[in-house]
Amino acid sequence: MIEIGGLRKTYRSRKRAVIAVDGVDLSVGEGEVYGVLGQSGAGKSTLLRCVNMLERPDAGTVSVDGRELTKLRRKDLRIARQGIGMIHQHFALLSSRTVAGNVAFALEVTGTPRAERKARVAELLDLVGLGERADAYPAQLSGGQKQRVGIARALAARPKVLLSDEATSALDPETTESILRLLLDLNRRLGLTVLLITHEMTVVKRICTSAAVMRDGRFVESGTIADLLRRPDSELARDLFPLEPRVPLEPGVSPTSGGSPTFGGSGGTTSDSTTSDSTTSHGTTIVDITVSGADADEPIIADLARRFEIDVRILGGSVETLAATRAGRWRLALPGSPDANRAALDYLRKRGVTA
Ligand SMILES: Nc1ncnc2c1ncn2[C@@H]1O[C@H](COP(=O)(O)OP(=O)(O)OP(=O)(O)O)[C@@H](O)[C@H]1O
Repeated sequence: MIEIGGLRKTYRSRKRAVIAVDGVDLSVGEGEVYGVLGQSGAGKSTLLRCVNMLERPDAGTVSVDGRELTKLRRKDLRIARQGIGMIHQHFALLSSRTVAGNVAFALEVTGTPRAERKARVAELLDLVGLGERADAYPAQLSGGQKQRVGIARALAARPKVLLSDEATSALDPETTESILRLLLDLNRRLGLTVLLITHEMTVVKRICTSAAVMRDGRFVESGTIADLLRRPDSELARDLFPLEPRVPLEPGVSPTSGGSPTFGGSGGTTSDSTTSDSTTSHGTTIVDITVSGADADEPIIADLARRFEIDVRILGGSVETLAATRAGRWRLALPGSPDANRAALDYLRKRGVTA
């Protein structure tokens, strides 16, 4: 639904040039909720604004719903933009218009006849749960209600794509949750494709099926949440499921490290030979396992303990419900060296808890 290739955008002033987006490739499938996560200044807003051409990229291509926007003339671009809704951190509502008037504005712009406008506004306000507040002014609304108006307005022209620019950043956690639930609901009911930018991990956790981490204008990692959870070096997986940094458990026992994300210890088969080598034959093998989907609710650890008759200790971890999947991540301690645990480690790998 959204295809971006080699996107670059540099802001130039007389004194200096800032490369805001530095060669981004991105593919968002129909019906996906894709989150771009990054700190302030990473280039997220610029990227998002290039998707609907509010910002003209210097290089690269942007296609939405099969149309290459980068090639369109102004008039065609205006029409193509109607297929792309956008919501904003500070809502961007017209203070002099009522809730209904704000939503109607989007329909006036597209030339929708008055009678049709009225019916559509009512339908949209019902959709976002604001049917009762049609005559209120933005100043009389809570932040969450304002964002609902923003969402209704963004959906007025029945877009297939919704761009969300930090839509929950100005909201408290409870309101954030209700807006995220609404977005997920709209995504499922309308088949809406959502591309959002955020600096909040909660947003990714709650509603994204795929995500990218952006830094200094580039994507440093990207993929489906399920794939990212399986990658050894995924920052996102680490942040979604924080596990304490590894420390030796007891004198003379060093945990193994490195390997795959789902299998941090990976039983001495890791590239981190220093720590692997230092695991004594009487030591302990530390493994991080990550499971997603139906496996997250399977008694994998109990099964491991029974099957190999080992006293598995759980050093940390959790199970979480993410938007697209259930996922669990645990750090386990198995008595004995990685070599002594080879069969158990192979078993875990075969069960797909490793990449
Ligand atoms: N109109 C502009 N003119 C000049 N520089 C800009 C402009 N807009 C953004 N930048 C610069 O481009 C870089 C990326 O900014 P951008 O707003 O895209 O990042 P961001 O990740 O969205 O950050 P934030 O969350 O703070 O908005 C920053 O260094 C910023 O200062």
